[in-house]
Amino acid sequence: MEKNTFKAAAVAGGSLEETKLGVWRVLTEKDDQTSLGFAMRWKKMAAILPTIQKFVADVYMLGPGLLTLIVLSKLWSGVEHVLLLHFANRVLSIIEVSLREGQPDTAAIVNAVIARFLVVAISAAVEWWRTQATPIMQNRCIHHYEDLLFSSNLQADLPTIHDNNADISLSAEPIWYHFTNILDVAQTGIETASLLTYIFQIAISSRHGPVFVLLCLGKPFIGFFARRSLWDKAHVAQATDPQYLRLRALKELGETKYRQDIISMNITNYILGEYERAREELGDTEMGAPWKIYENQHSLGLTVLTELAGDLTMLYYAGNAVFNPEKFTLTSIAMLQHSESILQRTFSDGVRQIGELRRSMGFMQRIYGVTNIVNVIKDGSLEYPGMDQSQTAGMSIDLRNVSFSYPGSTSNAKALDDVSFSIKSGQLVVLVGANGSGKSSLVKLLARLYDTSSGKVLVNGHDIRNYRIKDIRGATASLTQDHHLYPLSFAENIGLGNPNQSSDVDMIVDAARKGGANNFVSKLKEGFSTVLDQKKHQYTTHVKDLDKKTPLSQEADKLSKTIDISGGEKQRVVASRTFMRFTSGTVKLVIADEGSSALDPEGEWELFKNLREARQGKTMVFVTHRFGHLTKYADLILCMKGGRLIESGSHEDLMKIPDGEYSKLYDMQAKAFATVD
Ligand SMILES: Nc1ncnc2c1ncn2[C@@H]1O[C@H](COP(=O)(O)OP(=O)(O)OP(=O)(O)O)[C@@H](O)[C@H]1O
Repeated sequence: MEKNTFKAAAVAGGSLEETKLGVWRVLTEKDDQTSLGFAMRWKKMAAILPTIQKFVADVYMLGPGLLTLIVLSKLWSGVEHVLLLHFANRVLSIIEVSLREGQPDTAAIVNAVIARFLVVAISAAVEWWRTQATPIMQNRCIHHYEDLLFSSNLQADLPTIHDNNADISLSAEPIWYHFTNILDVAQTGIETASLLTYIFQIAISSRHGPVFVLLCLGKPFIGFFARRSLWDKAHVAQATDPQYLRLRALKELGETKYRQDIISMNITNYILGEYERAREELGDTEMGAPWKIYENQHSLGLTVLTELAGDLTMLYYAGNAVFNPEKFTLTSIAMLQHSESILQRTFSDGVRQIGELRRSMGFMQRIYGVTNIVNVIKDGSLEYPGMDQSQTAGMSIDLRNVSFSYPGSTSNAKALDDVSFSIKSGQLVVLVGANGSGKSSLVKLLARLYDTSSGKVLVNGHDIRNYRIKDIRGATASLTQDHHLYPLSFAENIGLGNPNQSSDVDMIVDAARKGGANNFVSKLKEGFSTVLDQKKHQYTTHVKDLDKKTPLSQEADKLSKTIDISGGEKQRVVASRTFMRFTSGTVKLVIADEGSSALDPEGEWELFKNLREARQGKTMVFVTHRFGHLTKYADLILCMKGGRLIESGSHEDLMKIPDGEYSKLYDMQAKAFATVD
């Protein structure tokens, strides 16, 4: 049980406060600006009013008529309760008087009942209109913000995406919920004000005065101050309980991707045993959401006090019944009680909604923050290739004292350390070196996926940062093991190498032939039109209960089939995309970074041959560990170690260096094929 207790302790030099909530460790700032009392909260809320205004204006533009309807319906809901109460009050009062005097005022009763029916009918109609308008507005709203986020996301460069604060993966799905929070707060505000006015008016007219109104507010007020919400503070929650983490990790081993390992290593019983042990160790430690655990931690005394406060008015009625019985009519008691319970509920709703409103405001700020995101990599203005450079078919590259560390890297070592070399236009360069020596980092700088930390990359004599990014990207074709297949058809997967010709079937088939994908793709039932990864858009219900042979279960069976292709086949499609890219006519630099690592020897040989044939003066940079059959074509070999360029030259030059790194790597590969005596 000890693990469940709430403990606050100072950490990080006393500026942070750590709280243990079940399996969670929650960190908050000690003098958290976000939780500094009312004044500060309202000040903060006021500061983001312009964002709310913009948000409301943007949503309004998506459907002025529909939104007006929704807002009016909310306003109506704000006064609906008071109108209903008022007419109910009138009906009851007339009935009471009639009963007392034995003379029913039929006309007055009918009028009051009709008026109340009218309000109920209008409310139902308003509600109906709102349920019709809301899904349309919700859809438009989600689409609008999804489109904005998608476009910002797609335009973000790698360093921006890796910046933890960039929030790039935000989803617009909850946007409508956050928008309606604003309307709900407005509705609840109007409702509370109108209810208070109404209660005040009945209380005064029945000679009870403001004391009664204050008693009505007792419970909501205590509830408001006793309320605990983790959302009121900026916080970081981390699951730190080792048994919980182990339980989650072991559970993850149940995923299909681990199945082959688990079967072949026969470790099912081990995992189950460990799982059980972790579960036992965890005992009753709470694993739910930290905010829920936090919320539930109110004291018994306060809970009882809040509930008792709800009964203060009952005391008032009882006291008056004894000492001032003439003060009440049955109708006034019924109405006061009814209005009071509605008021308490509305007030509690309002308190919860104000808490939610803060989250909603935060969400809006995040949405607009993402749409205003500024890329780390700045665009240049120089055209590439410029008028003076268009004659050269390949890109010339100079690296001058380039050092590079990945943004946010936790390593002390640089990925590249003071690297300088020159590549002439049209040269074929092979980049070699052990794992982690900096080869991939280097080619990423050539494609300007990142900027150097210091030093310069010159392209045709100019700093790469001065060129227009779209020109540099258009001039580069890269084939790396990091490239993926897209959840689109094979034709599009290849065609996107040159988006302008992405529907040219002949070009696509030719590129697939050169990349080595044509053979296996054309054997598929739907050939190049086969779409990858469609399974996630389908689902079945109750089909598993049916006999396996029914047409519906057979159809469902077909749905669950996915296109599974091998690692080598995937690389062939990615390579075909690169060949398609050549058809754009703008490519001047080809980068192949281990893009053939999964290919069979024949496939790799074919790929390199086809790439060399497609070269036509383009500069080519190959990164590979299996460089034996490439180095004889290389104009330049660059050998990296620990982020530094340690050797460069031709194969012959490098082989002559005594104890050289390149000759060592080369000999190791050669020896692997030598016959053992
Ligand atoms: N995205 C990244 N963020 C932080 N560090 C990275 C990142 N990618 C690579 N590194 C680090 O940069 C260094 C150089 O890595 P790089 O991928 O360039 O080596 P490599 O020579 O291509 O290795 P390999 O032969 O294994 O592909 C390594 O220490 C690596 O851990």
